[in-house]
Amino acid sequence: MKSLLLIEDDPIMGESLVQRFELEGFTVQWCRRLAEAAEALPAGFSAVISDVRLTDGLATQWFMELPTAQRELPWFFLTGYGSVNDAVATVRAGAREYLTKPFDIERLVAMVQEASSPATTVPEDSVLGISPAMRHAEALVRKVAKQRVPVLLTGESGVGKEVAAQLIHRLGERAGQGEFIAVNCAAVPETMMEAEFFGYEKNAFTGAARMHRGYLERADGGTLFLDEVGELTASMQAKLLRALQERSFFRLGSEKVTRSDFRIIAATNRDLHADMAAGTFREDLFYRLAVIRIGLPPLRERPEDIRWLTERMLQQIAVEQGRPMAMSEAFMRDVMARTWKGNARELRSFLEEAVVLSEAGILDVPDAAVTQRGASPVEGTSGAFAPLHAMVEEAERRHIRSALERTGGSVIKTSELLGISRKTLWEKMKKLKVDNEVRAEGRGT
Ligand SMILES: Nc1ncnc2c1ncn2[C@@H]1O[C@H](COP(=O)(O)OP(=O)(O)OP(=O)(O)O)[C@@H](O)[C@H]1O
Repeated sequence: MKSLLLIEDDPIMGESLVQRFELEGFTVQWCRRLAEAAEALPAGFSAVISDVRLTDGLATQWFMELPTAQRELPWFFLTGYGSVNDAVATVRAGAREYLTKPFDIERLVAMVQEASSPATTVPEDSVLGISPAMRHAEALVRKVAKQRVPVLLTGESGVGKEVAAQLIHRLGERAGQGEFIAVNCAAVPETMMEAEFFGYEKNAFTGAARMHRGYLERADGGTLFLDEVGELTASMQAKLLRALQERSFFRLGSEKVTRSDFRIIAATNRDLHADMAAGTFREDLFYRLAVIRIGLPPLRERPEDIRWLTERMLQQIAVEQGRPMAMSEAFMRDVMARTWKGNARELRSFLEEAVVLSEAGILDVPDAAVTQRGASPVEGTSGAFAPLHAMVEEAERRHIRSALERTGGSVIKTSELLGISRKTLWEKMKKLKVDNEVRAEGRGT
């Protein structure tokens, strides 16, 4: 969704620009004063249109004092008092355009549209990626979603196989009926595989205190996603094959057959052909699972996806954390210059980390640099990770700050809220450089 920040104190001009840009598919936030705009800016916008003379100051002057990240957004200035000098200076400082009133609205719309759209025209509903390889994979996913055929997704760890499986589930006719049950076959202990897959009756074995429905049963009416399917034991492969053929199985300790009707999607980062040749993966199970095979290439083979994925993930992270986030073009350039050996997963955790460490709601290069502190020199710039202690300290700092806010700056109440002694709280505040701002205002105890 494209978003526009409009800074304009003239009600007629403001109203008409809001209406026009909403018609163009923008969500528009309209501020009448610079002070209001300063509060709104960190939320992140695709573009900014600003009048120059506002009741509380000159927008061009204010703009030049903004942090680089905020100046890197496409800014368009409108003024009735056009001065060439002003225009040149503002554009030099990073503004996109400077228009003198009366201006051609169609030209403004075209420029703002162009500036706030990604370089490539991306289908609005892309989920997996915009590179040719991912578009092809996504087209296939959308095609097979409507049919009940089993799908095998292949690709390196972290490329987005589970995201693709969820998309198939969502688009399939069964969506909304049954659940999406994801099983990481590598994470189920061998001794518990049967019990976890098929479920068990109370007292079926020592420790079976109550009846338990297994994965296959819980997927009834929905989708069973078997991740790392190559890690199933030989015995489990045989039992799963039977259950898939008969669409039924027995809970452990039961003689009553249980029926379950689910769609099966499997995923692997292994070469199952090699496993079959080595005799560790059953061919009959392979052909049952891999009626349709969809391969997802690693991120290094589709650099076109990095910008798109970064924007998408940042939006998702902002929603999850309830924190509006924006990023500067410099930050994006930094992200795009890295090689993501761990694929989309590594990119996602890098962004999560950068968001946690960012103070201002904007990811700028210094934030990224913080995350590089722990990077192993051997790893180079790829996949930089902050050391754990830095993350823990940051989390502690934030938590203490919010507890102080909640208690109005009372150290006693804050220490109680946090379940630590006053002394510990003081020591931590000192070490973590947490100022008791609320207390400093004289409200604390
Ligand atoms: N197209 C995408 N859009 C948004 N996030 C994505 C996308 N693809 C992958 N991710 C994110 O990257 C991470 C890894 O994705 P996913 O779990 O789907 O990978 P995978 O191939 O199943 O990995 P593994 O083989 O290790 O299980 C997840 O956090 C996921 O949300």
